[in-house]
Amino acid sequence: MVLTGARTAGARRRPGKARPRPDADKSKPGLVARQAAARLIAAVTESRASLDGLLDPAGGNPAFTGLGDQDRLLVRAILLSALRHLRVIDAAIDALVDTPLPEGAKALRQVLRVAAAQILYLDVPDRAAVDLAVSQADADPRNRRFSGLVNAVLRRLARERDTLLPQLTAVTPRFPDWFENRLAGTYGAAAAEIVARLGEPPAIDLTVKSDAEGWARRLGGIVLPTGSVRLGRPDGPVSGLEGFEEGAWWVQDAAASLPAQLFSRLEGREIVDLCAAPGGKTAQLVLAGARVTACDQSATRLERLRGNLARLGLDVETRLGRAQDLVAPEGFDGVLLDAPCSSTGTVRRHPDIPYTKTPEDIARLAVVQRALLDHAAGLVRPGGELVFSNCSIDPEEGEEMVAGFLADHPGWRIRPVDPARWPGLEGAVTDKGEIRTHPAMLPHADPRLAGLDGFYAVALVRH
Ligand SMILES: C[S@@+](CC[C@H](N)C(=O)[O-])C[C@H]1O[C@@H](n2cnc3c(N)ncnc32)[C@H](O)[C@@H]1O
Repeated sequence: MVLTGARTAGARRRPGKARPRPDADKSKPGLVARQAAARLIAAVTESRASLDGLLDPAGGNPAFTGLGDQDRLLVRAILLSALRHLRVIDAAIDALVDTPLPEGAKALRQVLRVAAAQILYLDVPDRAAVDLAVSQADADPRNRRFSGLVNAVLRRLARERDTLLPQLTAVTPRFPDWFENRLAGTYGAAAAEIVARLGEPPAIDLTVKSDAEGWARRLGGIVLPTGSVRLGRPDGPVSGLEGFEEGAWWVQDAAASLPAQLFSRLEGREIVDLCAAPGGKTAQLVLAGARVTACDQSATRLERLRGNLARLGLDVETRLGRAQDLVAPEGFDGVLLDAPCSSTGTVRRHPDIPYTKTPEDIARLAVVQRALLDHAAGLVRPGGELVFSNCSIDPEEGEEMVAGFLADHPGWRIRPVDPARWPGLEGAVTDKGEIRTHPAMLPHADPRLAGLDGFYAVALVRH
């Protein structure tokens, strides 16, 4: 296919149209939301800001927190689509301009990305997406001279979408090269499917207090081998679903429910959850009858944990502070260390991660995890157990880090998981008996019901 496109120079303004006054455009419905989306994509891709932080209702970016509810939903949808498909979107933009966009025209690229995400992936009328992008360009002195180009490129994108999109999707890598190369190096032949699944939005999994079959029937879901109830992708917030108010269940990816299940016994035991917030695993431990101390270094996140446990009607003692500062001369029967990590296993719901994290971050976090694991081992009573986990898909933060720990602590060993424990997830148990999940696991005929977060978990005991 030959792609000829709009020019970066020349196609500046639509003939016969007076340049709109920037102020007049500010009041155009939907414009402020698109401007916010462009600013936030810039924050992710140019400043490596995390999407979770930017969209945090309490301390997030004012461009987002200042919006009304409807606009927030729209901006979130634009950002998730734009980041899930950023390389295809950029390839489409680049294919439709005759001359490459100027290197410094970053603000222009963000305007085009926001509109292209709507045209290619969202249920927004093409005309609205194009018109708002032109207004957005006109309202920004850096982009005003390119408003004709914006108009021409986006109209053409809308016209040629049905041929262009499949062609570009087939030949364009999904994620940044560093991320895909690491997955290929680790997972070999399975990497292509993992990449494909990581690019799709995940199902919503619930951990239920009891009666998984009953809740699956009531909510229209399926029961997974982990005991979780999987709902596909329900419309609207989960807080509107039956059982939320009464605290019958909580949202937790099926993979995230595995670490707490690795303790051999919880009833009546004293367990410390060292990196506990927002409390999904704490809730499992309490529900199983353990006396749990939940620690976290973040006051706001610990407050969220308290709120979550209160909704569930579960009792927990909380302690604000760094795990490595926790001193407990008498020790605990069990320690859960769900350590801070690169979160690369959660790209399905956090598509910013491949753009905000680097291989250096992974190496740095592995060092942090090792220090936390060394300290956690000292908190375990003789005969007790230590579960280490995180939501990284990278062995440097999992298998390799734990191998280093075991080499330096000859008194410790892995208590292997029985591969038959979760039928359908046999492939998630490594040769050494650790848990390693990734999004190509738990396939399902309906892709909305398939997959798992990438997770690592291991149960460690003293000889
Ligand atoms: C992956 S999240 C934990 C998720 C949690 N276990 C759950 O299941 O809901 C990691 C948590 O560790 C906390 N954290 C990070 N470094 C820490 C440290 N050195 N000491 C204590 N908490 C820490 C973060 O504030 C964050 O809440």
